[in-house]
Amino acid sequence: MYKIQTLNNISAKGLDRLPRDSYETGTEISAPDAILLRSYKMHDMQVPDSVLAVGRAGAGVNNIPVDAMSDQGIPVFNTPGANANAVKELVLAGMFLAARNICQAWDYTRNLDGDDASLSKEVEAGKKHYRGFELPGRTLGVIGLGAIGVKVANAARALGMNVVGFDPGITVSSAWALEAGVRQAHSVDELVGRSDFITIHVPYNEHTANLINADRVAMLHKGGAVLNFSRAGIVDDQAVVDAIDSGHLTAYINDFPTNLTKNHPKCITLPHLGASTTEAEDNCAIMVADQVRDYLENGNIHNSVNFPEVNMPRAENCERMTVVNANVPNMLGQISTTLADAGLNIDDMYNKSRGDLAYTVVDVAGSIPREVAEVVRGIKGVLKVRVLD
Ligand SMILES: NC(=O)c1ccc[n+]([C@@H]2O[C@H](COP(=O)([O-])OP(=O)(O)OC[C@H]3O[C@@H](n4cnc5c(N)ncnc54)[C@H](O)[C@@H]3O)[C@@H](O)[C@H]2O)c1
Ligand SMILES: O=C(O)CC[C@@H](O)C(=O)O
Repeated sequence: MYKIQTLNNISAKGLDRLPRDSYETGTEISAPDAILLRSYKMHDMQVPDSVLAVGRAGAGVNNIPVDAMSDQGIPVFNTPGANANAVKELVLAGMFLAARNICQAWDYTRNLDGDDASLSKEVEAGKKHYRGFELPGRTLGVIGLGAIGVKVANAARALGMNVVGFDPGITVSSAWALEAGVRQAHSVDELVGRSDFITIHVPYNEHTANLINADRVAMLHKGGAVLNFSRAGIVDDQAVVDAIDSGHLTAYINDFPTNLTKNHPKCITLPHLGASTTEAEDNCAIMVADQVRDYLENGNIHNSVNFPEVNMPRAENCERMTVVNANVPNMLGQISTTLADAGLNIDDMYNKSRGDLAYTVVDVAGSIPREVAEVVRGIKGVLKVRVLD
């Protein structure tokens, strides 16, 4: 029986992928084999020794101590692209809300008093305060052209906007997916200097903290707006609010309210809502459950942020040994020598490294005596050994 601890609500569609006769799931599971979570902050958590895998139902992993997990030989999985459409739709909504002053105008009508005839009069008199602007011809700068950024860029092109993008690490598949009219910027400074709106779709890390600071805010076109649906800390909120208060920018739309922004009349803040659609929650949960299950049952690795991609079909009449070890010379030699010394025949084998870690999957004819696994576990540099029948 595999035991899975959930640290956040995970969609039932995902948990249903874990058969009840071989998986127990719950919030209060002791000695879990795997952890599933969304935005729960794991940094201060004591991760039980029993944990073999961590699955993030979502994209960002800044709430997970990934380096510490790597040191313990634990893969961290995420679900690239599974919530990208949900975020794209909210970014588009944010642009419309800002461009048409929808939040302020709605507040205005909700506060009107009187009979319908007087309301109608006040509406016609008051609407001039909420005149907006249209999006075609305006320029949107998209920082980060991954799963979300590409969708936002293409949708903005379909709305008639000029789009300029910046992503020094763009993948070939993202580049192929981008609409031809999206223009390339060669730096964040260049992108910001060409934009009316900017939207940020990068992970939060030491390189992206404070990416949009006061200097960059000042480079945006006058009357522009900032959208942040990535993470708090990527944008300097104070700098954006100062630019709004000075009349340089018109709006700040973000998913990460603070006391500075939540009641500001020109900040539209949402409660980290980007991925909160039924579709996105189901997609993320299904994807992460499938990935964690394949790792627990077969040792395969798909969409890990710290381990190599590994997909080895199970050989017939074999048991499988998986080994996580330091990426140093002669580990593979020691593992295969240990198996040979025990008279075991390797049917299939795969070894791949990523950074400081290496991962080996060995299918051995017959069964693997547990004492042989113990010998492998004792090899210097080995972090985890499992035998899967
Ligand atoms: N608000 C929400 O609910 C919500 C939902 C999903 C994702 N997110 C956030 O959005 C981020 C992006 O998600 P995604 O699915 O598009 O991820 P992704 O990995 O598909 O794309 C991220 C892109 O950012 C690029 N990048 C990294 N550093 C950069 C930098 N300094 N400058 C420019 N580009 C850079 C990468 O090369 C990559 O192409 C996540 O890491 C997460 O923090 C928020
Ligand atoms: O789980 C969520 O609601 C948010 C997920 C989002 O921030 C992500 O990084 O995928």
